Amino acid sequence: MDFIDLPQCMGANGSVRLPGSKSISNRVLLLAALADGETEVRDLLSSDDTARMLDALRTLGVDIGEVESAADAGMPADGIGAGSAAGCAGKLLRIRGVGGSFPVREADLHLGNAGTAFRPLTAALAFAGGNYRLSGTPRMHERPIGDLVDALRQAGADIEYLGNEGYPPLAIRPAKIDASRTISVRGDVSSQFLSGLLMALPLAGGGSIEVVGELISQPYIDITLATMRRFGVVPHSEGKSRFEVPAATYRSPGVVHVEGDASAASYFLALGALAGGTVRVDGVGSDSVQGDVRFADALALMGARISMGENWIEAAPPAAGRLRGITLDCNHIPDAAMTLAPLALFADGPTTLRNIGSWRVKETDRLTAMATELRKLGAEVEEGVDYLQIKPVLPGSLRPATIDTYDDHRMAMCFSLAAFGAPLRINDPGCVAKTFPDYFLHFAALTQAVPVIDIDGPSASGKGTVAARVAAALGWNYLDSGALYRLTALAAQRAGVAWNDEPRVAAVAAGLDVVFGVDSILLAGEEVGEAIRSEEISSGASQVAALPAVRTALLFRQRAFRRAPGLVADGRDMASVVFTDAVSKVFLTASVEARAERRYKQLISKGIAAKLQPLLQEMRERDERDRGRSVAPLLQSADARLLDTTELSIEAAVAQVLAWARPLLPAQTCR
Ligand SMILES: Nc1ncnc2c1ncn2[C@@H]1O[C@H](COP(=O)(O)OP(=O)(O)O)[C@@H](O)[C@H]1O
Ligand SMILES: Nc1ccn([C@H]2C[C@H](O)[C@@H](COP(=O)(O)OP(=O)(O)O)O2)c(=O)n1
Repeated sequence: MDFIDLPQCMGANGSVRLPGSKSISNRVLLLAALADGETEVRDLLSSDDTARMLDALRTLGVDIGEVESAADAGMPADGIGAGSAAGCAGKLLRIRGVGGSFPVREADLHLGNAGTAFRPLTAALAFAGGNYRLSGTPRMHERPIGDLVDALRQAGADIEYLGNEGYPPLAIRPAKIDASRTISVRGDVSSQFLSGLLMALPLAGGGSIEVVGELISQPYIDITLATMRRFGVVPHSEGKSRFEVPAATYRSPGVVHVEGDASAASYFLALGALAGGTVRVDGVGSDSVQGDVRFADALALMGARISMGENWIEAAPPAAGRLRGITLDCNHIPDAAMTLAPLALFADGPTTLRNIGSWRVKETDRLTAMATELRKLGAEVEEGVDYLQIKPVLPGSLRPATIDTYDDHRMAMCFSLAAFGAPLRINDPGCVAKTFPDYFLHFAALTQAVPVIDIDGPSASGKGTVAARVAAALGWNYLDSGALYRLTALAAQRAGVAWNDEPRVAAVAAGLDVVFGVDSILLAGEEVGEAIRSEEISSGASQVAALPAVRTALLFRQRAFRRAPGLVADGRDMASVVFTDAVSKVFLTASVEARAERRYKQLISKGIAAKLQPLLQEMRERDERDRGRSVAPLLQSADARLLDTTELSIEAAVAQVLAWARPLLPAQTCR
């Protein structure tokens, strides 16, 4: 399983240019493909969802060419929505429209998990006069489409379910539309059904649509209507319950700009509200056609400071105190509302997100997924049929956790915000490619991670002593990573597992039940601070540390120590593997004779019997093993500074480490 480890974050600042809106991108692609004339589409989102739509349109015989990047083209153009003028440097395509009907009359279309491709294509192909099969991922086959198929069948469509009744995959056969009938469509499951019908009807001879039940996600209908208008077709609507769609052929407007993705903006605005500085998004603003820009109102309700121009939005934290917990009907911002859930962890009271039943039929059952993963962090969450209530956590009490993302891009992006409370591991972060392939790069660029000082070096060079004192001087946390290898060796011994049995030792490492106290280490509830320091366990630790699976199993456990305001970490591979982005890296060493003598004195002072010569011999062997192993060998990193303590006192070594680090530390982390 791929993963990304996010350090705990302390601040956020800066600006980001948003990728093109997914909803607008796929609507524009479909209408440009169906229109008369050639359309140049600028700033199109490059993502899995748009790739699925493009593949399908090409399969249907549409001629689509990729041109140079939009940033280089430099031509003025009208846009759909406010982001147009900003020109987010996205993809530029030239689409030769088919003038009403697709030339390919027989095709198998694989649409992945892209609802924004599946639903409108089902509607557009229902009266296209061909034989088509539409399928997707297993999850797509669990997402209901019965209401759309029912509506299309009322108008005369011939559509068959190839799997379960009411769900993809589908077979579509040639059919003539009965334009005299009013088509009824449910509005309360997915607005994409209505959007699909609206876009398909002009080409099928026009008609009337009646919406049954409350129309959810209305703003997405506004995007559909705006896109249709841009391509020359203007449906007439009475409120949001009845639409008259004329018979017409779409006409290319020449050039179309896709505005930035307002749902993607929500993560960055939440960053600003939580931990700014100020965070600015470019590409959406007050002129946007996307309903999710109203996420900014929800942030304002929580006390964040919001400013907005036609084409940009900025968010900063409340002038004083924490964000406020809120109760909100989220019908108007179904996608962006997800972002409020992790944010609610950091509010001053409970937050209730209402009217979010549609979350259950998205990329995953987002209501259950969100509740399950928030609970892993230690949050108290109440999951209702169509609401979530999230209680805030006390500052510093969020638990580091491994978050599953359910092949849902928004789960991955939402949970990045929880890194403000604790270090996190996010599984399958690549799922963000659905709408925002570079998300985590932007996240890292905008956020400030809790700083780390790495101290690596051989046994008895003084790492532990120096690291603990540096941590105390700064008021930071301290990680003795060697203790985790020692604990693994001890726990394996107690479980009767041989130190060279890699899979079983790795399982022991993954399941270590350990609690680090100020002056204590509890393994399965028993104090083992002394036991892990014995020479036998030292030797065992060095053996288990050479096993790659054990190192992998202990990686996130070590990273979970990176908590505010900072961390001093000692070990062998802090600089090269565990905390490669440390603000300061030190390689501490001393001659092997000096180190053996220190260890000898240390043991004697604790009343443990020891002999110098065997200790020296054992230390040489251990150095050799630690240096010679294939994974994370004991080496000075190229970017680490060497500190030889053979002739240095402990105090002088501590002073030197602090003198190197202090100028590099963020001001608020120093004392
Ligand atoms: N610069 C130093 N000079 C003399 N003794 C030292 C120095 N640094 C550490 N020691 C002593 O050496 C022993 C081993 O140090 P420790 O911090 O446990 O090393 P490590 O963590 O590198 O194995 C301790 O008793 C410690 O007090
Ligand atoms: N980050 C680390 C820390 C320790 N190890 C190995 C190296 C040693 O053989 C054992 C025990 O480490 P520890 O730092 O406690 O040992 P010393 O006190 O330096 O003798 O674990 C490692 O491989 N990687």
